[in-house]
Amino acid sequence: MPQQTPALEIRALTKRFGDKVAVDAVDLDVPPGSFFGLVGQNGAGKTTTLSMAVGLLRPDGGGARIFGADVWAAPTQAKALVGVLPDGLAMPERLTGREALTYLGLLRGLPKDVVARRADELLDVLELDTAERTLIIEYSTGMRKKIGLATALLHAPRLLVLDEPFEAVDPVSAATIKTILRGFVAGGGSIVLSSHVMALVEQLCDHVAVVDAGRVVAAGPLDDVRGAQSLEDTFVGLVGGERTGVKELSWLSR
Ligand SMILES: Nc1ncnc2c1ncn2[C@@H]1O[C@H](COP(=O)(O)OP(=O)(O)OP(=O)(O)O)[C@@H](O)[C@H]1O
Repeated sequence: MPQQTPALEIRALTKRFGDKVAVDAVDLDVPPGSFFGLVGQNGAGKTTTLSMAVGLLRPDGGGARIFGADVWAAPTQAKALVGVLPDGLAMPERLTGREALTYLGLLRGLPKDVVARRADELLDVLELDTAERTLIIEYSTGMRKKIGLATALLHAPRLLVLDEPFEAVDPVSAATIKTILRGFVAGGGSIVLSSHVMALVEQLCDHVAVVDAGRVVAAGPLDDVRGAQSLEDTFVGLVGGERTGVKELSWLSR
C-alpha cells in the first residue's frame, strides 16, 4: 500500500531559549485521519513544538510539513490546511465573538454569506450565542477557548492543532467540544491536541506522543504506547514520577 502523506510531519525540530534547549530535535508523524494527543509535564516543550509546527514560532533547526506543505517555505499553502488554537490566545479583544469570526473569516478569503452562516452555527453549537454582544475582552477563560476553537474551525481545515483545548472549559462545554472534535475526525479531519489530562487523551485519541524535556520519549498508536497499563502509569513511568517531592513538605503535616 502506498505511504499516505502525514497530516503533520515534524523533522528535527529544535528551539533554544538562551542556554535552554526547549525542543530538542523532535521528529513526529501524525497520520492522516488520526486523533493525536501530545502529553508532557509543565515545561516539557509541547507549546513550543506546536507553535513551530504551525508557523507561529521560527525554529532554530528542523521543520514541519502539513499534508506535505512546508510550513516555512510554503506558508500560504500550509496555513490554509490548518486550524490552530494557540496557547495564550491573542484575539481581537475589542470585537464581539461574531465580529471576530467575521473579521477572521473574511481575512481567510471566505465569502461573506459563508462566514455569516458558519459563524451562526459555531456560536450556537459552542453556546456563545448569548455572548454575541459581549466584547472578547470581557470573555471568561473558557469562553476564550471556545471562540478560539470557533476561529480554528471556521475555514473547515483538514488539520486542527489545539493547545490545551479543554483548559478552563466547563464539563458541559467540554462534552460539546468532544462531540465536535470526534465529528471532525469522523468526517476525515485530523487533530493534534496537547493536554495534561491523561483520561481525556485516552478517551479521545488514537495516537499519542509523550514529550519529556524537549524530546519525544514514546510515540505511536495509543494501545502500543500504553501497553497493558493506563496512559497515566505509562506517562509517570516514562517521565519519572519519583520527582514529585511531596514528602518534603513536612510542615504541612498536623
Ligand atoms: N519565550 C520563551 N522564553 C524563554 N523560555 C521559554 C519561552 N517559551 C518557553 N520557554 C521554556 O521552554 C520550555 C518549554 O516550554 P513550553 O511552554 O513549550 O512547555 P509546555 O510543555 O507547553 O508546558 P505547559 O504544559 O506548562 O504549557 C520551558 O522550560 C519554558 O520555560
